Amino acid sequence: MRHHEWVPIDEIVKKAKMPEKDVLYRLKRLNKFEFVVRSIYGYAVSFGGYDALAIDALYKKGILKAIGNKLGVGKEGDVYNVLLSDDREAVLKFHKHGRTCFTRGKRYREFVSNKHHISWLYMSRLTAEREFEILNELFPTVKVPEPIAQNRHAIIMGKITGEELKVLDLEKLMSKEEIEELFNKIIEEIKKAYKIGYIHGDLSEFNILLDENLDFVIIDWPQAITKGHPDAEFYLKRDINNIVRYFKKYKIKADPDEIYKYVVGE
Ligand SMILES: Nc1ncnc2c1ncn2[C@@H]1O[C@H](COP(=O)(O)OP(=O)(O)OP(=O)(O)O)[C@@H](O)[C@H]1O
Ligand SMILES: [Mg+2]
Ligand SMILES: [Mg+2]
Repeated sequence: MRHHEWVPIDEIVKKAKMPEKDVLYRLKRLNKFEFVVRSIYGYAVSFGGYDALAIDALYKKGILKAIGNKLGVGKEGDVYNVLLSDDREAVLKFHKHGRTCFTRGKRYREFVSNKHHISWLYMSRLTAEREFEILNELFPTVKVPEPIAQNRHAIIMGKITGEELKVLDLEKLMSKEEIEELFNKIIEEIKKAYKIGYIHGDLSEFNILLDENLDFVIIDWPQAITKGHPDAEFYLKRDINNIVRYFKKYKIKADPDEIYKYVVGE
């Protein structure tokens, strides 16, 4: 996977240790289910096939019991409701890096800069590993989903029953004082994450979920950068600006420069 996107048929036959006609029969069926794709160079695993491999591995490890409906399709991944072996509900996020947004790729260079010829599947695995690692470092100090498991391009994390700030009308849910308190608490989480060493990098009302107790969780961390990154100031300021802009419509006044100083201060 790491070295080829397309695997020549004779190489598959060698690896499979099966007669060529059996291998061809199986490949044809996998192709029918769209688990592999075919070209003149050979076969490659498709995203669907990679999804199946990750689900199979998580099931065999005794973590996953069932997969439910799709929660949302993000720009970079699909999110599903799942049931864990201990009957807990959770969510599974498949990273689908490179499906759309190419410009975002730049930020991943921090951790892939010295690797060449990276396939999209491999890139998706790297971003899943990255998000899982960051969640492990932040949880439970920062309000982020609980990291549960990771395999290939998939991560399983705690489920937040709630909605994105984007789709809510806060004035219908809470008082002006409570809205102000929510704003302050979000800034505190930005500061805590920064103290641990991370800047979210894509923070906005789309990536903050509010639950039924009006508590919140910050999701979607794969693009987070470390505070030592050369563009750290730019991304931190942008995250802060997005939050200030969102709360402005609820008449919360705040100076982004003051908040920036507060976040990076001791
Ligand atoms: N832990 C979670 N609990 C509940 N819902 C979640 C969770 N994680 C993600 N979701 C839902 O799935 C959507 C997509 O998740 P996320 O933002 O992490 O992925 P993304 O593909 O990077 O999306 P984006 O296009 O915003 O970058 C979220 O907006 C949210 O509605
Ligand atoms: Mg998101
Ligand atoms: Mg995202």
